[in-house]
Amino acid sequence: MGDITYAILGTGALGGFYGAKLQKAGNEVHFLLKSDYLEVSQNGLVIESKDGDFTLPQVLAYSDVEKMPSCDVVIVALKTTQNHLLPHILPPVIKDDGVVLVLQNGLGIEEEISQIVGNVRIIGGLCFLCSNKVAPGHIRHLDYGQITLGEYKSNYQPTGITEKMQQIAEDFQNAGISIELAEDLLLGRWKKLVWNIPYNGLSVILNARTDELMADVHTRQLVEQLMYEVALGAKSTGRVIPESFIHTMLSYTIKMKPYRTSMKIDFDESRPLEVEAIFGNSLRKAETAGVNLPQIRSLYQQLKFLDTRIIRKQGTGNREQGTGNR
Ligand SMILES: NC(=O)C1=CN([C@@H]2O[C@H](COP(=O)(O)OP(=O)(O)OC[C@H]3O[C@@H](n4cnc5c(N)ncnc54)[C@H](OP(=O)(O)O)[C@@H]3O)[C@@H](O)[C@H]2O)C=CC1
Ligand SMILES: CC(C)(CO)C(=O)C(=O)O
Repeated sequence: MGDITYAILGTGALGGFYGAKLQKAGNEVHFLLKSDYLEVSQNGLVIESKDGDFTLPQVLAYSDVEKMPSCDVVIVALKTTQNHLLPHILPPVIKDDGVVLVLQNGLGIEEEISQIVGNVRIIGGLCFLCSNKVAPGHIRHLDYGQITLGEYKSNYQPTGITEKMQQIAEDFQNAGISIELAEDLLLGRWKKLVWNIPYNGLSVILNARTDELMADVHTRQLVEQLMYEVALGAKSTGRVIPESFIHTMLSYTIKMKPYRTSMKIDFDESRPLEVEAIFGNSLRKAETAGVNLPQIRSLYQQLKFLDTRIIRKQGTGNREQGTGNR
């Protein structure tokens, strides 16, 4: 059994998948759940994966962080729309010398987390994963799975490859999860947004899968324009995304199985959208540097309209951070 203990905050499509792989490889993993708590505490987790199905009949399941032990690595795998819960649920589960590993999509989340637990190390992970939760405690892993890890330092100064990143990478690799180490977390986050901003946004607004967006000449052009605008955003924070990376993302998506993005799945299920973490924070970072990103802003405005409608229907609040009135 590995020496590092893990807590998973949010045992859904992503947290359930990676957490189960870590446990299967012999690591001690503690899973925080909400609506699936009873099912998972009684019957464990079922993972259907293109790399091989498996079940974990018994897992350490919790519905309350106060009952969890403090762990060496706390994996944040909630939707960012739930991040307002972090000041309450993060401090009880993290050891003083622990690491918070943020596996969510978006920008600036590590900065927000450093305001909550400023004394511990924070590592960000960019997950190239296609996974869905299909029933309580039942995860379907469709494709990919690689994580790019980068450590956070205040103002996103590059940290290089740290020993902590290497230790965590070793556990993940032993669990069959492919890991890449990044010297500069902020660059890694912008690169992930090159994909998420066009595809997540347009899939919702145009009601389309990735293959449909790539098959039409007009939307393909729009995707590409948005990718270049993300690169402008990155440049405004001193990070250079080479043109070749944009071409790689375009051809990667053409080869990808027809895919409904995670934001489209949330929209179809009438769940709040991760608009602020992905779009709002990117706009704000660029704006702080005096750079306007008009096409991304237009997506943001349309998504806010749709998100507000969902929230009104549900009568719940999307408490994602951000001013919400860009
Ligand atoms: N799925 C994927 O393939 C990928 C996801 N990501 C990112 O990963 C993050 C997580 O996404 P994903 O796993 O898909 O989302 P899911 O909705 O599948 O998982 C989030 C989980 O958090 C749980 N949760 C919510 N509130 C609480 C709470 N108060 N206490 C305990 N658990 C709670 C939810 O439980 P309940 O269902 O009961 O509300 C849910 O199971 C997002 O930022 C997403 O963008 C990034 C790349 C790929
Ligand atoms: C890039 C992709 C498809 C998988 O990592 C994703 O992040 C998403 O659907 O939100």
